Amino acid sequence: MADVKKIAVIAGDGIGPEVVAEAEKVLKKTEEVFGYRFETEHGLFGGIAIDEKGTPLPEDTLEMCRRSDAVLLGAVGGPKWDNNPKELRPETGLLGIRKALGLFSNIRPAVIFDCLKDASTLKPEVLEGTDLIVVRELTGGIYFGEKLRREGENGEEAVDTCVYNVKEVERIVRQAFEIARTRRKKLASVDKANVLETSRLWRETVNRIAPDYPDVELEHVLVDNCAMQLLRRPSSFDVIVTENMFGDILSDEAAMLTGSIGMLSSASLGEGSFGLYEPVHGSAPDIAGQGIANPIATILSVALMFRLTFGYHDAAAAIERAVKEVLDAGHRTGDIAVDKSSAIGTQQMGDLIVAAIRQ
Ligand SMILES: NC(=O)C1=CN([C@@H]2O[C@H](COP(=O)(O)OP(=O)(O)OC[C@H]3O[C@@H](n4cnc5c(N)ncnc54)[C@H](O)[C@@H]3O)[C@@H](O)[C@H]2O)C=CC1
Ligand SMILES: CC(C)CC(=O)C(=O)O
Ligand SMILES: [Mg+2]
Repeated sequence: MADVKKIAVIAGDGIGPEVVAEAEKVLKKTEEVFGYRFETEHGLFGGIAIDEKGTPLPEDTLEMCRRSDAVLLGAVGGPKWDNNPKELRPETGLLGIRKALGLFSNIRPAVIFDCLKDASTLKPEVLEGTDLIVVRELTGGIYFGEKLRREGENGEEAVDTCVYNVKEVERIVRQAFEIARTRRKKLASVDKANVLETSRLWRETVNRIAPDYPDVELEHVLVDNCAMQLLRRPSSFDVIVTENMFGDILSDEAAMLTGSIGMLSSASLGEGSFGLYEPVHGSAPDIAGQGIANPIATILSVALMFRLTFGYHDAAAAIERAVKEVLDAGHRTGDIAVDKSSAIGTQQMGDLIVAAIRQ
């Protein structure tokens, strides 16, 4: 009998609980089909935790994550908390959990399902063959540097500080080289070395490490050019490695290559096998509560969990195959439907995928 794997579930706000509910159905189905065993525990996180416990990341939620093998996260945030002070913002909880669990590496694959080429705003011939991974540094940079407000010569000023040390750059870049080695052996390191000192340190570090990976073809791309090349020649990218904020922005852009941000899964990893798995999208307050969000990003995040944390490659492949089968059969949520009148809801999409999971 398989070990029981502990999964901490923190659904969060907005569409978070809606898409996580579908991912939990997928967990249950893979238990039935493959005999794997999961024990899930639920915790408050984000805006809902602020409302109920006065903090976005309650200590018991963090403890629950620490005693688990993996975390499944929905999304946090919403207009209700947008004007709160920093400590009482859902997003502060998100940054906090990543830091507290040492999850420095965020892996965001953007793979195009052939049948969804019409759903993208780009021409199908531009998208042909696109299969890339954004490897985003997740616990450093400007999101974590010192922030302050002060009185300047011209009135109130705000300061955000971007700091990276060599160790932080080295560990993420090595991981990206290793990932590239298992794929098409191409790595694009994205920075703004023509302007930023942190980017110059980033580039020097990449160049120092590169000789250890002679089999991987390395290119340095400035972030503004990368944003443009992602739309011009997306299929030429294999692995993109970049710092926290650039990775946040470029991965939302990469999402649109796949048709919708509702399709993009992610894994946040540290040194060991423990990982936090979440869709790339946010809490989508504009569609929350309507039952129309696309659950595929969260469901594909479960497949990533199976592959990267548990080594359940058979179940991961079964989930990915089920998603493809359902899409190939023409089922679409509103975000990926060309004909919006035929769109199905979150639960219907989840049920179809669950029904298609088999050995
Ligand atoms: N990891 C997280 O928890 C993240 C949280 N956020 C937070 O989420 C809130 C909303 O942020 P936005 O900038 O609007 O980004 P968002 O990703 O929530 O939404 C952007 C657009 O994409 C659509 N969308 C997102 N996910 C979808 C899905 N699964 N199916 C169909 N459509 C989907 C939304 O309806 C919206 O029009 C903010 O409070 C933000 O701070 C944003 C990004 C990540
Ligand atoms: C909400 C932010 C803190 C993070 C974000 O946008 C992301 O991780 O994609
Ligand atoms: Mg983002």
